[in-house]
Amino acid sequence: MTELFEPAGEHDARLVLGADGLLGDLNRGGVLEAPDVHVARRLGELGGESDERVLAAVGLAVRAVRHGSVCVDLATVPQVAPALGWPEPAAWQAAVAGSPLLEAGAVRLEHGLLYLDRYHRLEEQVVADLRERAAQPPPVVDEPALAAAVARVRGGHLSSEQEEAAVRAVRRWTTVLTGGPGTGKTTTVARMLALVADQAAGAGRPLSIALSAPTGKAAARLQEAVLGELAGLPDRDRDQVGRVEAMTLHRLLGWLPDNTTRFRHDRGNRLKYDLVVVDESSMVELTMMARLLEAVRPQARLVLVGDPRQLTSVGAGAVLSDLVAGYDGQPDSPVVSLTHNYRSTEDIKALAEALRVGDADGVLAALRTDSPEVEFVETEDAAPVLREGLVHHALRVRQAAESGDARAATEVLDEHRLLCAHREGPHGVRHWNRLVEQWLGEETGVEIHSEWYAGRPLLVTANDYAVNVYNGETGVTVRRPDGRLRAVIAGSGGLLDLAPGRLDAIDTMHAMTIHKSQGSQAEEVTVLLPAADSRLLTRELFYTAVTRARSRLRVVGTEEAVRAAVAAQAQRATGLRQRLTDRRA
Ligand SMILES: Nc1ncnc2c1ncn2[C@@H]1O[C@H](COP(=O)(O)OP(=O)(O)OP(=O)(O)O)[C@@H](O)[C@H]1O
Repeated sequence: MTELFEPAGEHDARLVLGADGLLGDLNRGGVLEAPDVHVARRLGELGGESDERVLAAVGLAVRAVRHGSVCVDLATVPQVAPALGWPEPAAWQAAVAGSPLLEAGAVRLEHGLLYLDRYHRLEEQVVADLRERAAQPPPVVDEPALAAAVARVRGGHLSSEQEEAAVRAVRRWTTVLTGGPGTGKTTTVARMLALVADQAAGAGRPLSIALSAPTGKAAARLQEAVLGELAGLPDRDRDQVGRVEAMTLHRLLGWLPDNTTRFRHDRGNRLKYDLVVVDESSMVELTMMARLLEAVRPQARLVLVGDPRQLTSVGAGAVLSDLVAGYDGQPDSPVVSLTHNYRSTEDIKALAEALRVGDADGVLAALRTDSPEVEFVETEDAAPVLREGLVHHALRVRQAAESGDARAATEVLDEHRLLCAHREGPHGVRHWNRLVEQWLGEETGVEIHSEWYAGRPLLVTANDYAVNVYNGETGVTVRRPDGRLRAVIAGSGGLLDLAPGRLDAIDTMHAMTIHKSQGSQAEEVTVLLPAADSRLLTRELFYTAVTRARSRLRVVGTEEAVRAAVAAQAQRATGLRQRLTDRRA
């Protein structure tokens, strides 16, 4: 797996003219890009540092953030390009440790990890805020009332681990609720709300609740799922919970114009809510988690929900998995885990479990079991194998769309998803979208020339508050009886019927990336594995793809690619886990 770039000639924009010394070598060697070099040079000038080894280390810290890490581990970073001439490790560490840049506070060195100051401060703040929340006296609990409320909301439908998790949120200011798809996280969150609301009602205080998630689609889905669960609870509990508002984290914290890292709500202007639930927390990057933690009132409950084994945030940090690992074994850990999957079939569960523990032979065995649920198509040439199934599905969507039946079209669309790791290349979404459209043309005798056609599956790629559609939502282009085409998006409030021209950020979705599929499931999923040397291919990516399937999963690729995926864990350098573990000492 490589994270290097191959300079495309001497005018490649990633190359810096005149970059010399180690910075220049790492730049030409495809490790450091132009912005990394520029920031390192600039900091060097400002801080009076000219040692090329230190400047290279700073450049690597900038690069680390671009790659999702919070800091750079100087001991292991030479592994990205072992052939280049790296400084001798001990002397390198010493040069960095003695740099005036450390004294000036521009960078920080801790446990051999070099940070840009901003990221060091964010990590420290996250731990300090979590610690402060935990150090307060716990919430006052009316035990008899709690026992009575648990009995009411259990409703024959709450396992003991779910019950324990729900009760934990009553007793603590902070709860981290983890579990894979279908483990009952929503079921549990709804009961948490009811139990906390009951305590508040007993004390004569109404409870204000915010449901939130990193994306609009995830927030809307959370609200819908929680309201669905609440509807099954006794009237009293449902009424006590009252109104719940769902919104993106950005909206919760309050956008500020022209500022992407600061929000209206912060330590000096806390959120009004008594209970804040954040779903899909694995997608929350370090900066956002820091802003959230400072904005939630110390005496408001915070519940972070997510699956730490899924893909991490696009931005730097791996906060949820760091919290789970860092608190592991600590007596006051806020982490509660749900382990039983109520939704997937046994064979998909077995595969997900083998992936979780990193057992490549087990993963291959699970893929090759004779099962109606899991199929492994071992080939490098997927097109001939997949053509029939993909065309059949696309034709069924098209048929419903041509007949104007929007509901049927969106339902048929959700029966199957083709997931790719990449956007570009022969295993990428763009290629497969084109391929399916070409096959459709051949099959129907009507070539697809225009962007909009009946049966075109749609993926919304950005939030659009004006028309109420959100990043990640899906839909179908449908023909109305008068012949006009309409874009029908399956939003949280039902189907939205829009003129195609009103949608700016929209993609065709005969195939979608695994990244975009996070937080959604389909009955049947086909995962197209990339080549074994793909730098995107990691265990987390494969796990995320596999767990999107409710009842049937087909994996297309080679044994080599499967083994490469299991072996490659998306390692992000962060110090958060260590910081949390250090507390134990
Ligand atoms: N204790 C239980 N007994 C039986 N069925 C359950 C139990 N808990 C949850 N379920 C069912 O399992 C399914 C998944 O539950 P839920 O939606 O709460 O899980 P989740 O973890 O939020 O899933 P996801 O995040 O994948 O949507 C639902 O159909 C739910 O009714």
